[in-house]
Amino acid sequence: MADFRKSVVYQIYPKSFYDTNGDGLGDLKGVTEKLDYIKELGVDYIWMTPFFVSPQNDNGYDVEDYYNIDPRYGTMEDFEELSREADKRGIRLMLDMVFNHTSSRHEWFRKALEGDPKYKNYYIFKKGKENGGPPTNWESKFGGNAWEYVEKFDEYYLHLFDVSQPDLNWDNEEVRCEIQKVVKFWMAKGVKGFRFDVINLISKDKFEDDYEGDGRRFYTDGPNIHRYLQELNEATFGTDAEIITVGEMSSTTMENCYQYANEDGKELSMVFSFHHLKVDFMGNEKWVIVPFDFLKLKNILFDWQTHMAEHHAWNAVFWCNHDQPRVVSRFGNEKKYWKESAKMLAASIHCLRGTPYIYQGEELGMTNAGFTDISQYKDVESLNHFRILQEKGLSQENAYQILQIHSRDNSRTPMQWTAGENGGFTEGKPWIEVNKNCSTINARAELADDTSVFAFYKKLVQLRKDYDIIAYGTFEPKAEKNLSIFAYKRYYKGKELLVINNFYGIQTRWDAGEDLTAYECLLGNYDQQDTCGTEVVLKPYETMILYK
Ligand SMILES: O=P(O)(O)OC[C@H]1O[C@H](O[C@H]2O[C@H](CO)[C@@H](O)[C@H](O)[C@H]2O)[C@H](O)[C@@H](O)[C@@H]1O
Repeated sequence: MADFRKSVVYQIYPKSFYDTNGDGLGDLKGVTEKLDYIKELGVDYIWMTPFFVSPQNDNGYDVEDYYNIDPRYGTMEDFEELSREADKRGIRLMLDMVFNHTSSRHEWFRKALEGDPKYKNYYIFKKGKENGGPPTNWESKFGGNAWEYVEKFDEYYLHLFDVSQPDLNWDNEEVRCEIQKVVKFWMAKGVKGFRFDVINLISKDKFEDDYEGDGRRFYTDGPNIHRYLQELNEATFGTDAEIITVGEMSSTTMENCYQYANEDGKELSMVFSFHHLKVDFMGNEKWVIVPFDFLKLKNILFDWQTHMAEHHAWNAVFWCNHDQPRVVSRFGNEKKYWKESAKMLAASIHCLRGTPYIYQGEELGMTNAGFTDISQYKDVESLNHFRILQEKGLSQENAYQILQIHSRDNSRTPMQWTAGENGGFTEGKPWIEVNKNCSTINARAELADDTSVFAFYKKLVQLRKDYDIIAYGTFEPKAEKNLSIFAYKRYYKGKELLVINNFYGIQTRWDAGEDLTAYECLLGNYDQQDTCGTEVVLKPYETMILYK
């Protein structure tokens, strides 16, 4: 049986990973070519973001055909080769399944628009209000109202994301059967992992105006969500103990996650929750500039660690993905303490209780894009909000400042393989610009340097294999009120792990309240640790993993 607690997952955004045919887009062959690099890091699974046929309005999260590979990424043979080659290296593939919505170009939606009642019932069509306005005031996650009018029917369809991503009607049993067919198809191809996109949004029943928020409280963790997940589990992946699953839980509650990711195995292996990544938002409002709230970040992570464990549920632990800014730019220091802070952030998350996810380039300490012109941005969400912010009265300069911090394109710039042209990503024109700092931050340089960020990630991945306490230990928060230290302990079979991190560029002192000389340091980001009795002096962005 796959032990996901001992595993580390590496996320690949194929479009930005490695291009083998010079068209400026990464492809499946590119992933195959770079498998040895991934193997070198030591990870167990590769999560591939969607590469199915898609118009790419949302970079593949708008699926037109769940059974075929988008020709831009390659062919089914390329996928099979990737699968074989990964298998030879002991790496398993996790596919990204987008089932809350399809593309508007999906055959089902085309038929729905033609008026076929069977397929209309695959989606959520509703009459407008008496005044002709949309059925509810819900906002799309990408900006604007979440309903699109179809004149022919004098009805609206729901799209929680882009207008080209109509929401599926999971209350229709036929839809649920179609979804099961898709999962079984990829299981038959030997896929051993699934990530389910915004899966907690699939059960909607109350279509009411929201006067307190953007509507999410009416469609998040809906009334039938657990039933639908259990049904999917029983009919598909639950029949294969080798398969691991992770649900992306948008704006979820911890109480629901106890059930989604319970060790009873009835639903999913683990969940992504995002509350710790909203500590630089204002409430739910992302498109603002506020410094990140360290105490809030710590409290949220500690809360999830403690309560998920109490309820026998499992977390996915992560800082980065294709929707998030680069963590070293966000919670670290991308200039003076770039290397120290990248390593500190890595250690602080990898030793928590949960399965760690590394997003491509994170292991190199890649930074935010640094774009200064709207023509450099590609993401539908960024482009929409750049317009909306200015419509709200913000200056163009302010709108740029916000995008530079929050745009999803920050994480989508191509992998930096070398210091050469286009960072070695493509011989053509990259679909999105390569970060200029590829001259210094790149895989070739880091592989040759045993003090690199890459070398540090590799050691962290190995530590999980060598020390069961990291995978199985219980969790205890430390220094909860301290304004710069993020520390915690883990316990397992008489052993103890103490992880101490300084989240700031200023030296700080901490009394651990126990004798630190009894510990050995398994890993740190400075040559020497300054401990004396119960006290430790932490250098800027210092991390240390202590064990006894
Ligand atoms: O911010 P939350 O409400 O907690 O939601 C979490 C993320 O949800 C969305 O991401 C995923 O779905 C999108 C539509 O398929 C897709 O564009 C994205 O790439 C997926 O990961 C949302 O777009 C993210 O910004 C949220 O972080």
